[in-house]
Amino acid sequence: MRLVIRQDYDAVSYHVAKYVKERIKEFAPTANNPFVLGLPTGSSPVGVYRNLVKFHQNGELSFKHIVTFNMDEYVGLPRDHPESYHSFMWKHLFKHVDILPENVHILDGNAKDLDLECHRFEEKIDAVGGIELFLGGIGPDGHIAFNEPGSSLNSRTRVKTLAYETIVANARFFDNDITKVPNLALTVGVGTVMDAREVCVIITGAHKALALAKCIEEGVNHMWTVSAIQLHPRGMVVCDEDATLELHVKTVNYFKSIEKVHEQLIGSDNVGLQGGVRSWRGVEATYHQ
Ligand SMILES: N[C@@H]1[C@@H](O)[C@H](O)[C@@H](COP(=O)(O)O)O[C@@H]1O
Repeated sequence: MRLVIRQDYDAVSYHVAKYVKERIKEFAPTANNPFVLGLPTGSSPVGVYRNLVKFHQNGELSFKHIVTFNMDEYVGLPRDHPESYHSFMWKHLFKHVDILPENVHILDGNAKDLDLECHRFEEKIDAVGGIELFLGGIGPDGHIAFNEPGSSLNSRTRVKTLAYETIVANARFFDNDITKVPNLALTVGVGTVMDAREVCVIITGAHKALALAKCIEEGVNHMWTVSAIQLHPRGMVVCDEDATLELHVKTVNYFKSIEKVHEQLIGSDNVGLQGGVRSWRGVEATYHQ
């Protein structure tokens, strides 16, 4: 896997957004062969979405042939509640770009049969041929989507009870009142995320430093579900300097040096892209996998 370290949140956001844009452009999606993108909510991806909107406004990126699947949604929160993930996605991304509403997939946390809703979500992902690139964020306890500590690393989309720590962390969006935070959610599984052909996780802030260290320096462990990315053939974590606080200096230096060498070989604009793989297959394989 790759660890890309950038100075701060803004630099991380720009890097990830540019990467997503380049991947989409390279894929050259069409109506019959859309680019399928998995998306997270939370504060981590807001800056990425801001940049993607800018790219769209500059005419550099169209969402016409992009199909999206969101990671998760609260159970029981009305769809138009300002803190529903449905509202979040339209507010921060979808309403600013040319995505076709029928190409947006967000779990319905008010479905009559929640298990069926989850099952259908997986079927819809399969029907479009799987997810090309899954973007993710993590909670301070290393959970990806709502796959709380102890979740099966093979899990699929399902109903989850939220950990107390997650409820506390998310209370900031609910007037800092933990009683207002839903305690159930629908979430893609760790297996659903890891089935994507590429996974990119954004980790920023000192409060996520321990989770980053567990993800990068320790073994695959269901108590830090993001660590499953270690098994992915094309996994990338993009973090800021603050998030590296618990990493060994040698780990940070290692990933920085490897990125530098790689950039010298294929240029910073191509880092990680398929074009890079084609031109420098051996180098890219060593670097990425
Ligand atoms: N279900 C979401 C996760 O998908 C998200 O990654 C996490 C972190 O949020 P933030 O990016 O705001 O720290 O929050 C929630 O738990």
